[in-house]
Amino acid sequence: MEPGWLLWGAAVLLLLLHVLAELSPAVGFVLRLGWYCLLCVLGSLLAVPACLLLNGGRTVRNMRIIKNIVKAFKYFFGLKFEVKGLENFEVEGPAIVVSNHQSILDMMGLMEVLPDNCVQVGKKELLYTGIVGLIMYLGGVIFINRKSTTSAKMVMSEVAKTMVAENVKVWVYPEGTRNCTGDFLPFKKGAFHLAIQAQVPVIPVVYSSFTSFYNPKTKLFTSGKIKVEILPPIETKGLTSDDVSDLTDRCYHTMRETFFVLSGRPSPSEQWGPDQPDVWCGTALLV
Ligand SMILES: CCCCCCCCCCCCCCC(=O)SCCNC(=O)CCNC(=O)[C@H](O)C(C)(C)COP(=O)(O)OP(=O)(O)OC[C@H]1O[C@@H](n2cnc3c(N)ncnc32)[C@H](O)[C@@H]1OP(=O)(O)O
Ligand SMILES: CCCCCCCC/C=C\CCCCCCCC(=O)OC[C@@H](O)COP(=O)(O)O
Repeated sequence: MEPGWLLWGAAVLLLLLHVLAELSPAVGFVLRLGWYCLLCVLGSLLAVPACLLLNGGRTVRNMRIIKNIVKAFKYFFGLKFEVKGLENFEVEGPAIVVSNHQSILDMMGLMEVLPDNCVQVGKKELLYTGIVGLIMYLGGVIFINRKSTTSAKMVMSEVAKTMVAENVKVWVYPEGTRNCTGDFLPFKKGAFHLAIQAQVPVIPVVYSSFTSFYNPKTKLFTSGKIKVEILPPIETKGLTSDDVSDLTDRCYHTMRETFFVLSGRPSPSEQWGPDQPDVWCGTALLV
C-alpha cells in the first residue's frame, strides 16, 4: 500500500476515534487511558536503546532519559503541573521521598519533579509489563514482592545500605497501592523504617486530588491542573526504630493537610475517610 493511503487511513481512524470519544465519555476514558499506555510503550521503545547506548545498562542515570521522555506526555492530555518547593530536594546526600499515589497517571507527576539520582520502589509485577518493565529495570527501580513481608523487608534493608553508599534518593509510595478516593490510605511503615535505618531525611511530596479531572468510577478523564508541593525535609538523625510510628504519623498528617489545601477542600476532621473505598484506579493489567 502506498504511504499516502496509509496516512489518509490513519487520519480517518483518528477522526473517528475523536468523534467516538466526544459522543461517549466512557469510550473517551478508555481511549485516553489506552493512549497513555501506548505512549508508555512507545516512550520505552525510544528510551531503551538510548539508555543502553548512553549508559550501558541498569543505572539511576537512565532516569534522566526516562524523565525527559515522560515529561512530554502531559501535552497529549492537556495536563498542567504547578510545582512549589523544588528547593526542598536540595539536601546533601541521600533521602527518602514519600508521596501520595492516585493512579498510573502519577508517572507524569513523578517525572515532572524527579530529582537526579533518585529511584523508585515498585511492586515486582511491573517488571512483567514487557518493554515498560524493561525500562523500569534499566532505570534502577527497586522491585519488591508485596505478597511476602519478609522478602520486602529484606530488600528494603539492603536498600538502606546501598542508598548511602551510592548517594541515591529513594522514592516510595507509602500508601502501597493506587488510591483515588479523594483522601489518603493509612501509610505503611517501610519507607520510614528505611529512612531511620539509613539515618537520612524524609522529603514529603504531595499531589492535589485528581478527582476533578480523572475518576475511573465515573469514567472521567479530561484535561486538568495538578498542584504539587515538595515539603521541607524531616530529619531522622538520632531516631531509632522506636520512633518509626511517630515519624509515620507526622508525615501522614502533614501530607494529608497539604493534600486538602492543594485540592481546594476544607481541612478534614480526623474521622474523615475515603468515600469510595472500592474505587478502581488504573488498568487491569497492573493489578
Ligand atoms: C517511558 C515510560 C516508562 C514509564 C516508566 C516509569 C518509571 C518509574 C516507575 C515508577 C514505579 C512506581 C511503582 C509504584 C508502586 O508499585 S507502589 C507499590 C509498591 N510499593 C510499596 O508497597 C511501598 C510501600 N510499602 C511498604 O513500605 C510496606 O511496609 C512493605 C515494606 C512493602 C511491607 O508491606 P506489608 O507486607 O504490607 O507489611 P506492613 O507494612 O504491614 O509491615 C509489617 C510489619 O513490618 C514492619 N516493617 C516494614 N518494613 C520494615 C523494614 N524495612 N524494617 C523493619 N520492619 C519493617 C512494619 O512496621 C510492620 O510492623 P508493625 O506493625 O509496625 O509492628
Ligand atoms: C508481555 C506483557 C505485556 C504487558 C503490556 C503492558 C503494557 C503496559 C503499558 C503501560 C503501562 C503504564 C505503566 C506506567 C507505570 C505505572 C506504575 C504504577 O502506577 O503501578 C501501580 C502500582 O504502583 C500499584 O499497583 P496497585 O494499585 O496496587 O495495583
